[in-house]
Amino acid sequence: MSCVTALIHQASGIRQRGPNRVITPTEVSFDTLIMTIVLTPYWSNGVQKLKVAHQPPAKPKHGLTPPTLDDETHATRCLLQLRSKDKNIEKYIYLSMLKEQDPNMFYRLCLRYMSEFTPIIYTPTVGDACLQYSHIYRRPEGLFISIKDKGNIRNVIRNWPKLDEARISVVTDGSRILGLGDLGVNGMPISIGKLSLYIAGAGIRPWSTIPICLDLGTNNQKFLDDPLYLGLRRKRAAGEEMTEFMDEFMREMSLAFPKLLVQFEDFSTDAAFLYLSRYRHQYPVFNDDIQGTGAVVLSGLINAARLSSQASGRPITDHRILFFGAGSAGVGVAMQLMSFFTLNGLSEEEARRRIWLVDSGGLVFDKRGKLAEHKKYFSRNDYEGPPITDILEIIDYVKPTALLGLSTISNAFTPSVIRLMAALNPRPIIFPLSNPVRLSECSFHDAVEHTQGTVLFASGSPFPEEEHEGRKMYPGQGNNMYIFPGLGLGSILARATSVTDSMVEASSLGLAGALTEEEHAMGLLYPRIERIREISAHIAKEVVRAAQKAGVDRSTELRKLSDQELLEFVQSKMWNP
Ligand SMILES: NC(=O)C1=CN([C@@H]2O[C@H](COP(=O)(O)OP(=O)(O)OC[C@H]3O[C@@H](n4cnc5c(N)ncnc54)[C@H](OP(=O)(O)O)[C@@H]3O)[C@@H](O)[C@H]2O)C=CC1
Ligand SMILES: CC(=O)C(=O)O
Ligand SMILES: [Mg+2]
Repeated sequence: MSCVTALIHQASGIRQRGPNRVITPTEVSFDTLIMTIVLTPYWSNGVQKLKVAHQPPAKPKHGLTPPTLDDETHATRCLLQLRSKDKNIEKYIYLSMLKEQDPNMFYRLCLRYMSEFTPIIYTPTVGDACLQYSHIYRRPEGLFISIKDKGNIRNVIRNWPKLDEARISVVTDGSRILGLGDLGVNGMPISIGKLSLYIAGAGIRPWSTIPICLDLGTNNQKFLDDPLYLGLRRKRAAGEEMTEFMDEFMREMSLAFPKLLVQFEDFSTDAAFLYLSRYRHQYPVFNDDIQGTGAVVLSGLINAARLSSQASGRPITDHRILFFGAGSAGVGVAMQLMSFFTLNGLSEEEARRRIWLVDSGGLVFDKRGKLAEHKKYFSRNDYEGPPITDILEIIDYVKPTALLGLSTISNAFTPSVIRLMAALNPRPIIFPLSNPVRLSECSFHDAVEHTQGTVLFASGSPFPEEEHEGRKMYPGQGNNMYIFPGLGLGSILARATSVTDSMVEASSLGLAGALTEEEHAMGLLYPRIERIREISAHIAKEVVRAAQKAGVDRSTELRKLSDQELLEFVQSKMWNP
């Protein structure tokens, strides 16, 4: 069992008997359950039809379009229409309609203007779309499966129109959407947004994607009280009830879609660790918040450590990493770092000593008292003092070289915090990674200003560039959107039976190594997002190789290809608008 796998099992709090543990789903009586099909392809009132294929409509007959409508001018027209909207949520709605009516145009523009489009279709605007989903909802776009479907999930899933085509599903239960908390069924835009990035970023065929929102209820009282709320009006199912539901869901998904990869997204921390650990050896599945975030942050840290070592001479394995936030993302990143450190020569204990966690109770240490399962492994046993909750005191005690924010606490990295990091390090690494942008632990502007331009910076949501003493400085976007398209594409092409830790690590190292000379010269930590296709192809190739090494690939014919041939094969499989 690899280091990360062992940590995930431990964090989930369930005791595994071995990697191929058989899950026995609890039998559910059909009779006792109310069968509710939340979404069917053809609605009974005949008004709304689910359009899944995203395939281009047949060319309209002569006379049914204006005489001089040509593609290029129309692209400009669409862009101008988009830019004419004042509010980002209006831009989101416009693009959502464009995607439905003219998917080729949507994806063509998306690829061409990636850095303009991602903040709209993804974080931060997708956060607003989720908050307002029940109000801005216009048409079905994905699969809703509710706790009331327990016992009948097979039939709901089989309503999906393109069973044979399905390759990737992003599944959320809406319980922790970005840093916005429990949004219930309003979490659907997250699955939709991530899949749009799969299509744009990795060339997954649009009709091979299934956005899914599991409606297990919500504990968000504001939504429960909202007459327009689209989900079930009940408190969240948890514990055994949820696990029975999840077992049935995963089993039926694998039966209905034999070639499907599942990406778990934005489950609350306990559920995230539990279900990743429970299914990862049984089905091709990964958790984006734990593993995708782990991979993307490791990649940024590798490049940041390389730049900081020019000033400090410190190798990456000597860094001291302070995590502000110890949830699924924080601990996911800590696990990935831990694994990287051990592969690079540190003993397990030495690697663990490089990591400090802070949660809402302050520094996480053994003597503090009862800790959640997922925090125990990284809890410090070498701190004997009283609890420390003040971040400045914690930094003063730990003396970190890198400060990572995954806390959802807006502006937690105050000017004093940033200045202290700069006083401790010639090139402080400061990554405020919480999403959406208004929950970021600090802005790029503050980080540059209070470190006198020495900061090595990456954030979860995008910030504009800054100028410091005549020098242009570029913020990195440490977001799993750099990882999941390539990781997913590689897993699909390899037809991997599971997503191994080595595949996730390959995606991280693939990304770290993808910077061009020009990007190195600009001091970037991540490649420019406009190169996402090129990067995803490179990552996918590395992921296929890792799947082959781990022996989980079913497309064994790809083993014969040289690296160049494999890269060309990956590129040839990418859908182009
Ligand atoms: N950039 C990226 O690619 C990604 C970013 N994220 C972002 O990371 C954030 C966290 O996600 P996730 O880990 O799943 O969420 P969780 O809610 O599981 O974790 C939040 C963590 O922050 C801690 N925290 C809360 N308040 C404070 C405080 N005042 N001081 C210190 N710590 C505090 C919590 O403590 P406690 O445990 O005590 O409750 C918890 O450990 C979200 O904003 C999410 O959008 C997530 C995935 C990817
Ligand atoms: C980026 C992401 O997955 C999150 O913020 O949850
Ligand atoms: Mg997420």
